[in-house]
Amino acid sequence: MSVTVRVPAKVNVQLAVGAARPDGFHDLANVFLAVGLYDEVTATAADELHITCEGPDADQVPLDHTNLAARAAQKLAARHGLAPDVHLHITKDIPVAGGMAGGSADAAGALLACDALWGTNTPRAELLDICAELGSDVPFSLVGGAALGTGRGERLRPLEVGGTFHWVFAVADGGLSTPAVYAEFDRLTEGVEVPEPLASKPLLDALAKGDPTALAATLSNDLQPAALSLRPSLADTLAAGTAAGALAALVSGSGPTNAFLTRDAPSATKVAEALLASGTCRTARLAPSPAPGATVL
Ligand SMILES: C[C@](O)(CO)[C@H](O)COP(=O)(O)OP(=O)(O)OC[C@H]1O[C@@H](n2ccc(N)nc2=O)[C@H](O)[C@@H]1O
Ligand SMILES: Nc1ncnc2c1ncn2[C@@H]1O[C@H](COP(=O)(O)OP(=O)(O)OP(=O)(O)O)[C@@H](O)[C@H]1O
Repeated sequence: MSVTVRVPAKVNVQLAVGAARPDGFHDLANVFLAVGLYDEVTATAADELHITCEGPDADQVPLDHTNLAARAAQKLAARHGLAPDVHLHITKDIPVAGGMAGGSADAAGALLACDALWGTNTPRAELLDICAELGSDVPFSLVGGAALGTGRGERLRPLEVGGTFHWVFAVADGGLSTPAVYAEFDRLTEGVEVPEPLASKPLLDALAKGDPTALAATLSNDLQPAALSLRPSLADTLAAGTAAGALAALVSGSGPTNAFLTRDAPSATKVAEALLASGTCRTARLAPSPAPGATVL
C-alpha cells in the first residue's frame, strides 16, 4: 500500500524580521501565502527508511537521513514507538534552496503520508508540534492557504483571502542558504535599532479583499536587502519583471527566487515570457494563490 500527499510552495507577502534572539532565531511577522507549485511525497512500506527523488533539481536533494522528509518520518515513528521503515519518494517541482519552503513541504508531506500509511491518526495539534520541531516553515506547509506566522514563524493564525492572486516566480541558478541570509541581515543591521516585527494592517486588508493592486502596494520582505547583498544580480531580475508589467516584485523569503505579483492570468503569462527572454533567470513559473495545504491524494 502507498499513500501520496501533495504539498504547496509558499511566498512571504510580508516578512518583517526582528532582532536576533538569544537562541539565534529571529522573531517574525511572517505573512505566508501558499502558491500552486507542488511537491508530492509517496510513502510505501519498506524494510528500512530510504528516500528517492525525481524532478529537474533532484540531484540537489540529499537522499540520506538529513533529508527533512526522512527526519519527519523518524520523529513520527518515535512518537508512536514504531520503526520508521518506509520508502519516501519525492516528486520535486518546488525549486531547491529557493526560498519557497521546498524542504519544509516535503517534511509536512512525509508526516501526513506516514501518519496515513501507519494508521497512527495523530491529532492535528501534535502534527503541528512535530512540524515546528522540524523547521520554522514546516507548520505552514501543512496548513497552506494564508497565515500569519509569529515567534520564529511557527505559531500560525489563519488569514482570510478574498480572491485569486496570480504570481510569476523567477527561479535563479543555484540556491541561497537560509542561515547565511539571516546572518547577512544581522550584519547589515548591526548598530541599528531593529523594530519589533508587526503585521501590516493594509496588507492583511488587501489579502482579505483579494485586491492585487492593493496587495502589490504593501508587499515587503526585510530579508530582501540581505539576499541582494549576497546575490546582487537578483536586482536585474526584479527590474526585468517590473519592466514587463508586474504590479510588484520582491525576493521570495530568503531567496534567490524572485516573486512577481500580476493583475491577472494573461498578464502573468506575459511577465513570464519577458523574464525568460531577459536571460536574467533560469526559468519562470506561473502559480495562482492561495493553494491548499498538504493533502492526501
Ligand atoms: C525565510 C523563511 O523561509 C521565511 O518563511 C523562514 O524564516 C526560514 O524558515 P526555515 O527554512 O524553516 O528555517 P529553520 O530551518 O527553522 O531555520 C534555519 C536557520 O534560519 C535562521 N532563522 C530561521 C527562522 C527564523 N525565524 N529566524 C532565523 O534566524 C536560523 O539561522 C536557523 O538556524
Ligand atoms: N526534502 C528536501 N528537499 C530539498 N532540500 C532539502 C530537503 N531536505 C533537506 N534539504 C536541504 O535543505 C536545503 C534547503 O532546501 P529548501 O529547498 O528547503 O530551501 P528553501 O526553499 O530556501 O527553504 P525556506 O524557504 O524554508 O527557507 C537544501 O540545500 C538541502 O541541502
